[in-house]
Amino acid sequence: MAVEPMAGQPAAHCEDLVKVFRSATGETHALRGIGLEMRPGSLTVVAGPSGSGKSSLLTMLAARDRPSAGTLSVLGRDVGVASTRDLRGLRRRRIGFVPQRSATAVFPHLRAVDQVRQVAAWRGARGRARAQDALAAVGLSERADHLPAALSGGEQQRLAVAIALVGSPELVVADEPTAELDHANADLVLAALLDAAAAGAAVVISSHDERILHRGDRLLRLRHGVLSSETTLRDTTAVIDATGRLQLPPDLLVRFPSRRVVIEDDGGVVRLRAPEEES
Ligand SMILES: Nc1ncnc2c1ncn2[C@@H]1O[C@H](COP(=O)(O)OP(=O)(O)OP(=O)(O)O)[C@@H](O)[C@H]1O
Repeated sequence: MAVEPMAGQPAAHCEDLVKVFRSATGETHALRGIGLEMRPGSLTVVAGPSGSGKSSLLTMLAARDRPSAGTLSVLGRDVGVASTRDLRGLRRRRIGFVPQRSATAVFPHLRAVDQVRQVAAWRGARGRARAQDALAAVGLSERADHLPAALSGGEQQRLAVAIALVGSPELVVADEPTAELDHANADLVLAALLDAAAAGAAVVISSHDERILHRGDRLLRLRHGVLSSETTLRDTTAVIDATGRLQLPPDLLVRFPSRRVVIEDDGGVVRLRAPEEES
């Protein structure tokens, strides 16, 4: 099911965003003035060295922490001033979040399928079939009836991704969601995140994985708490996953309303056209 974000509105937006952590030993300026927009229907990758502020930024974009200064708006709420209760409701129903320590996102006492179902219900999407689909998308069908303690670290990470994506939340924030995965499973998780973006969600992930950095719509690089570069990507490239599925950017996808494609191979250039178009 495609999500229906607020027309024309960014899912998240910040200006001069600052995060300062204070402790007995002093202050850490994790973010020093970030300005960006998260648009529905796109996947943004945030990269940067360890300690550059990726987790701090993603945690705030997921409305799980408040800015020290600057403005942050998430799904129409001003995160600096919104009530705790309001933000909790937003997080539960409209934001999918995979924390860096993904094991903390799973409920230890519920079988995989039951916890995906529970989160789906919070988002107004009921039914075992939907939970099974979410698990299948990350290759966990065979583990549906297991408790988290019986899952490997990588399987728990994929379960956390299934929980984040089920019920089509408008905003999906995933902090290094492929960190514990081999190439095949990382591709599966990335394909699921790209599918969510193609269905209309605003998706942001952080990654250190060179294979993943260039596979979103946009790559943001952080350095010492500031954005050091922003590269727009998928406007000229599309992604082919390990099974041969081609992921078109949303603006091209609309040109294939029947979701069927004629492939013309003239030996040099491969062309794709909708079957209803003249060759
Ligand atoms: N809760 C906290 N209390 C104090 N300092 C913190 C806290 N969280 C993060 N920091 C500090 O803020 C800075 C940015 O940390 P952050 O976790 O955002 O970086 P990161 O780019 O995600 O790093 P990594 O790639 O290692 O996960 C670091 O110097 C870190 O030590």
